[in-house]
Formats: sequence, C-alpha cells, structure tokens
Amino acid sequence: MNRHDFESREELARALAEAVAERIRIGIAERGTAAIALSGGSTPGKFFSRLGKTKDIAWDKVTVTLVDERWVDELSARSNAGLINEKLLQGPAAVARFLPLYSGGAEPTPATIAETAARLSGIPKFDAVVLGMGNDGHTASFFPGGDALADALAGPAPVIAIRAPGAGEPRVTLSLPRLLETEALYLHIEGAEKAETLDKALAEGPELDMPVRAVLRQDRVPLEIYWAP
Ligand SMILES: O=C1O[C@H](COP(=O)(O)O)[C@@H](O)[C@H](O)[C@H]1O
Repeated sequence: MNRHDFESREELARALAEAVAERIRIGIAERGTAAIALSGGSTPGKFFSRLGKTKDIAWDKVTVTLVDERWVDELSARSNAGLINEKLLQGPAAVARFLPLYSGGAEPTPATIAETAARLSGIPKFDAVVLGMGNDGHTASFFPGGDALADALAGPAPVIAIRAPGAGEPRVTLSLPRLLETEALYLHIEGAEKAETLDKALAEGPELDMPVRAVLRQDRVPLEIYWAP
C-alpha cells in the first residue's frame, strides 16, 4: 500500500480528483466507458466537487455508483446518493449515469438487493473505488458487530443488506470481493483522529473488530491511502 499525505484537505481533494479522473480517462480510452464506486459520509464533499468540475472527461460515458448506502430517501441529509447528486453530478459531470443502491421502502429486501446486484453486474470491473473510514474502523458499511459482516467481507454475494449497532439506519453495501474488482483502490481519510484509527487498524487484531483491516490486509489491489490533517 502507498500513503499520500497532504498539507491541506483542498490539496488532497485536488490530487485524489486528478488520480480518479485519470483512471476514468484510461477506462474510456481502453473500453469506451468507465465506472467508479464512491463513498459517502462527511469526508468526500470537496473531492466530489473537484472531480465533478473536471472538464476533459467524456462524462456521458461514465457510470457512478456507491460503495454503500444508508437506507434513507435521497432527500435525507444522511443519503450518500444525495451527497453525490449535490457535489459530484453538477456541471460537466451532470451527464454521468448514476446507479443508486437505495430503491425505496422501509428496508432493503432480498428482491431489492437482487435488483441492485443485477444492475451492477453490467460493470464487471470498476476503474476506481474510493473508500472512507469511520473512527470505529468501519469502511463501506462493514461495521463492527454488523449482522452480515462476515458475508460482506467474504462474499460471494456482491451486494449485502446489513444492520449494525453503530450504523443508524439499515444499510446496503457492496461486498469486499465486489469492491476489489477494480483497477484502482483508494482510502480517503482526514484528521488526526482518523490517522490514529488507521494506525490502530494497521496493528495486529481481528478484522471483525476493525473491518477496514480486511481492506488493509488484502493483496489483490494496491491500496492508495490519501490523508490530510
Ligand atoms: O457511514 C458511512 O461512513 C463512512 C465514513 O464516513 P465519514 O463521515 O467518517 O467520512 C463512509 O465511508 C461511508 O460511505 C458512509 O456510508
């Protein structure tokens, strides 16, 4: 894994946006289309704004989806899709195709999960996956204590419904094997507390206690860690 430290969050956002933009350009050059999976939460807003303003990308050939979603309506302030719409899918990027993970109703059902998995099956491999991390050591919706955490980490199902004490709403997440079907993998974290959490996760200990360890320990895709204070 490689760690990229920046002096400011603005610099990080610029560099990560350029790295992901380059993966998108390569995907379009090689296959005619590109697909990326992004995280939600409080961290990626600046990065999304930067990426969405990138002009030299054929955005109409790009599919954007999420690595995970809170089971809330897109109008909710907690919606990861809402964040993508507000910050990324504006300006040049407004013509990208967005594949949401939330599809209505009180909670995800086997049928809605199957529909989402079917839609994602049209994307055999992502060009870039950008993960975040919570201070409890979760990434995507791989939460400690999650009722489907083992399945989410091991697959084989590509899309998993999961509930966990620290997660708030019911969640839906792409499984780790599905997320590792990518050309490039990024972990975007900011702040001193998250740097400490990362150090803790890099130390020995069970993956079920800090699920981000499963990402840090995998050897299928080189992990690029982007951090700023
Ligand atoms: O709930 C979530 O949390 C993580 C981390 O979010 P942050 O607010 O600490 O940046 C995020 O990566 C994930 O997509 C989201 O659903």
